[in-house]
Amino acid sequence: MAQKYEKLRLYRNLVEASVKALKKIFSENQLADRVVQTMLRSNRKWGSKDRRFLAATIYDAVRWYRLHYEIYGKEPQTTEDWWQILGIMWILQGLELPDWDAFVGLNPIEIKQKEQDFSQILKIQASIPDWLDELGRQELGEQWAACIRASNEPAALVLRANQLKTSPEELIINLDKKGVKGQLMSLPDAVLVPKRQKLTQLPSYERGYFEIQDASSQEVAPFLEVKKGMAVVDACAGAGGKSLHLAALMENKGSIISLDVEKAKLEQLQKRSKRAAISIITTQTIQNNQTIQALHNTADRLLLDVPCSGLGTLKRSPHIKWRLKPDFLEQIKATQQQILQEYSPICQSGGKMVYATCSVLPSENQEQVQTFLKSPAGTNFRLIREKQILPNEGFDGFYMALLERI
Ligand SMILES: C[S@@+](CC[C@H](N)C(=O)[O-])C[C@H]1O[C@@H](n2cnc3c(N)ncnc32)[C@H](O)[C@@H]1O
Repeated sequence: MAQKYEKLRLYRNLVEASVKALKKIFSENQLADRVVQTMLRSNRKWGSKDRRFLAATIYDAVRWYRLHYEIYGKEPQTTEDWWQILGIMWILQGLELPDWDAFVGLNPIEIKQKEQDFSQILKIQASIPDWLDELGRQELGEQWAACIRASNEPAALVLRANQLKTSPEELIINLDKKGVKGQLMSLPDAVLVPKRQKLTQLPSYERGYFEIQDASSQEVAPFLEVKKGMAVVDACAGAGGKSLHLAALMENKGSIISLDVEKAKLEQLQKRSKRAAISIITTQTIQNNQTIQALHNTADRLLLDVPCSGLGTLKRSPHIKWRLKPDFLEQIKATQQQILQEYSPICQSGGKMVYATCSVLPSENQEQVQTFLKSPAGTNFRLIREKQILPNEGFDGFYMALLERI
C-alpha cells in the first residue's frame, strides 16, 4: 500500500501545486523529479513539512496512478479529476478529507471496497500499464509479482562513504553531529539513512565525504575487481557515480577514462570528482566510433554500465512505468548490444569487463550477454559470473556480469 505520511491538515495551495505538477508530468510528459525540483526551488517560502508533503503527494500519485484512476473510473483529464484522484489517494492512506467541494462524492467505504476488489488484479493493484504486466510475466514468470509489488515501496536512502576521505563509521559520527542518523550496512562503503531527508546541503557532502548511491548500484564497481595502478575505462560513465566509486577502490592510483555521449553529464562528473579529491579520472565525450577505436586493447578493466529501461529503479523513479514504451525498449536493447559489440575491444587480452544495467528484464541482461558471447566479437570473452538483484531484495534492481577477455 501507499506510504503513510504524518497526519496533517490539507492546505489548498499545496493541493493546487500538486495538481499543477501532476498535469505537467502526465499531460506534458515532463520528468517527475524535475517538476518536483523546479517547484520546490521556485517556492522557497514553503517550510520543510510542506516540501515533504508535496514531494510525497506527487510521487505517491505517480506511483499509484493506475490504481487511483481505476477506482475513480477514468483517467484524469481536468483539474477537477485530479483533485478527486488525490482525494481517493488520501482516503486510501487513511486521511480524513476536509469538507471541500472538490472532494464531493468521494465515499471512503466505496473507495476502500473498490481497492479490495482490485487486489487480485496485479496490473491494477501494483499500478502498471497492461503491456508491462504482460512483458514482466513473460520474462520473469513467478518472480514478477513480488518484483513489481516491491517496486512500489519508496526507495531507501543510502550513502557511499568516500573512503579516500572517510570511513562509513566516521561518516556516521559526522552525520550524527548534524542530527542525521545513519547505520552501517553489510556493504563496505554503505551507510543507510532510515529517515528520508535532504543531505546535499551538509558540509560533509560539500567536502566530498559521501555520495548518495543506492546499495545495489554500490555492488557494480567492486564486481569489476579493480586494483590500484590499473588502466580502467568506464564507457557509459554519465555523471560518474561508478567512476567515482572505482577511483576510491583504486585508492586514487592508476587511471580511469570516463566516456559518455553526453558532455553535460561528464561535466557533472568533473565537479564531483574534484569534490571527492580524485585526480585519476579524465573525461572524454564520445564523438564517433573513432573515440572508441583509439582505446582498443588499452584497458585492464572496462565498465559498460549501459543505458537501459531503468525498470529496476521504479522505487525512486516511478514515472518510468508511464514514460517507457515498448518501441523505446526495443531501441535501447539494440543500443546495449551495439555497445557490447563495439566497445568490448577496449578491454585488452587478460583484462576484465563488466556489463551492467539497472533493469530487471532478462532480455536486457542475461540474454544480451549470451547474444554477445555467441557473436564473433564475443568469442574472445568468457563469462566469469553474473548477479541479478531484484527490487524485492530491498534496494534497486540491478544486473551485472563479469567477463574476461581471453
Ligand atoms: C546507466 S547510465 C550510466 C550511469 C553511470 N554509470 C553512473 O554510475 O552514474 C548510462 C549512460 O550511458 C550513456 N550512453 C547512452 N548511449 C551511449 C553510447 N552509445 N555510448 C556511451 N554511452 C552512452 C548515457 O548518456 C548515460 O549516461
